[in-house]
Amino acid sequence: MRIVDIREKTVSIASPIANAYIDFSKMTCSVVAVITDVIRDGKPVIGYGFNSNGRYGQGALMRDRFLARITEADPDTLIDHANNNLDPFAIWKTLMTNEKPGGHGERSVAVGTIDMAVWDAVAKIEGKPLYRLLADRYRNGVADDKVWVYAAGGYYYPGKDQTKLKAEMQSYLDRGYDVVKMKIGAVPLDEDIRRIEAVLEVVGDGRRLAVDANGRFDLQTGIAYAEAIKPYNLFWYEEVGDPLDYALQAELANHYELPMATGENLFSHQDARNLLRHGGMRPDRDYLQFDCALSYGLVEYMRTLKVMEEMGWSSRRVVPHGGHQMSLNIAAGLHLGGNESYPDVFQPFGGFADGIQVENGYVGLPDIPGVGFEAKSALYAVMRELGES
Ligand SMILES: O=C([O-])CC(=O)C(=O)O
Ligand SMILES: [Mg+2]
Repeated sequence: MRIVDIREKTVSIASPIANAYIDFSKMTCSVVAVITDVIRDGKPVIGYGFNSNGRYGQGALMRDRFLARITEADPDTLIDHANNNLDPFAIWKTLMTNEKPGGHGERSVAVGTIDMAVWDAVAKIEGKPLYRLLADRYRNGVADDKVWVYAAGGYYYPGKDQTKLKAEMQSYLDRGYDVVKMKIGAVPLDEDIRRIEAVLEVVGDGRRLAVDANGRFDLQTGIAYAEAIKPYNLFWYEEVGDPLDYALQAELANHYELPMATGENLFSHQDARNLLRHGGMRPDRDYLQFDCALSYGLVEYMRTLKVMEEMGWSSRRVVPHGGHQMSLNIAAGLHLGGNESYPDVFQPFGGFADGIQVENGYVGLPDIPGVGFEAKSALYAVMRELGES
């Protein structure tokens, strides 16, 4: 059993939307295909992966160094002999050969994307949905059969007024979501408050609305927003300041008792540990949003979950960023608290399997081997073009 080829391509996920920090007018995403010599249903098993939105495609790093480390390795060193499968941990170690610690940059995105494809292949070789494989191997066979998801959107874009914002949020409720998220921080506070109040007219209760500042605020602005939104009792107040400014995050906790969320831009278990050590995050109410596809993949995610456990955090406090099926599998298989969902943006990468409806804020997973990409036809079309050409 061996990996015979790894392919990557960069695809555009450009759109006119913007958050408080970036617009997505030039956003790209890497797609990876790990082609094996294992035959299932008469065809070679191919694992697929892609990187989460917000970081650009990582083809250059993959081509320059990561892919060759796998294709040039002795195939036997990449095998999990006990399970007669590929070994994602050995593959990860090989990918990270001659990489210094720290300064994670965006190599974590390149590795996370390849790692997703490896796990997809592993689950396909084992003939199980990935969440089932994860539960069987790491959670005594107990998987969640549905995952809580919230609808992320509420972006800024040209010509978007409150009527359109409200219609967008109403459409998420109509599609079965219970909690929605909107962007803040790209316009003055009073204007954001009017936007928030408009959305509250649709969702009814602040507990059904999360807001995301995308790391835009300094401490003073973060506190000003905290004071202003407190009366609405929102679901969470996300990524207020710079993702690596743990002191800012810790100080905010002195001004805002309600739930906060952060972590989507922390790309390693060491960075996650620093947040938990120094960021004043509260395990009884706050949320962590680490995204495996940006942060060295599931092999590293397991280390992050271990750090959390050691520091007194339940895995249920993690609701990953990214709205992709990989995190949905991790959520169901490793008992996270839920997952983000992008019902409309970042297509075809956002959203889950075709034909599986969100009901009362929960979504099920398709019962097919792997991550489930084959059950999302628009996404699978992009992947197939790479893997089967
Ligand atoms: O707008 C983005 O970069 C995405 C984001 O923060 C989120 O989904 O929480
Ligand atoms: Mg965010």
